[in-house]
Amino acid sequence: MSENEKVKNILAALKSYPDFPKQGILFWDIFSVLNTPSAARDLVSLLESHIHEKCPQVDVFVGLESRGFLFGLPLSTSFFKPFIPIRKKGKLPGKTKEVSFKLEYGEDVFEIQAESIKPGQCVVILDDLLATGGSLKAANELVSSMGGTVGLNLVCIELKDLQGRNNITSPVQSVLQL
Ligand SMILES: O=P(O)(O)OC[C@H]1O[C@H](OP(=O)(O)OP(=O)(O)O)[C@H](O)[C@@H]1O
Ligand SMILES: Nc1ncnc2[nH]cnc12
Repeated sequence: MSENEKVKNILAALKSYPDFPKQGILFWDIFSVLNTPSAARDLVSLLESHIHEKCPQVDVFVGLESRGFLFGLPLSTSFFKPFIPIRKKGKLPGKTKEVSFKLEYGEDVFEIQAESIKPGQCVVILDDLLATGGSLKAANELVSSMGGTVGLNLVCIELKDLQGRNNITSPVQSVLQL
């Protein structure tokens, strides 16, 4: 199956909801893809191809809570590399580093466990969706503060009009551009 056919299959499964979670937001529901097995399979397969092409030297996968976890784990097992979570404040035990950020419909604080990334490691950050880029920018700050290098920010969906990739200095790749 070609990349184009896989993208079409994913798009056919993807649903959006107007005015969720706030008035004026069009919400793209990644779970509508995950509950369609062929679309979920094609999505993970395209994510894998992008990593092989753009960041084959990956040492560590970082997933952003919560929807980024859905993709971080299968990819880390497929590449046989560690999976490290970035979570919302107050969820991770032990010593952590934190950063505040704004996203399309709110604001929050991310944390990562201290020393979970070693200086010099090449990191792929996974998330379901890039909107304003606030979440990915904050994740990049955490990884950089630990001496890691973000080799790739990889998302399933990029909302092009919001130009979130302009807020991120490391490479960005998306499967679907909407
Ligand atoms: O580019 P941005 O404007 O930062 O928006 C994108 C972020 O917003 C959503 O996360 P949310 O905080 O809603 O968390 P969830 O995955 O737990 O639902 C989404 O999963 C991304 O992480
Ligand atoms: N429009 C949107 N749909 C789904 N998740 C999002 N996260 C930020 N903006 C979003």
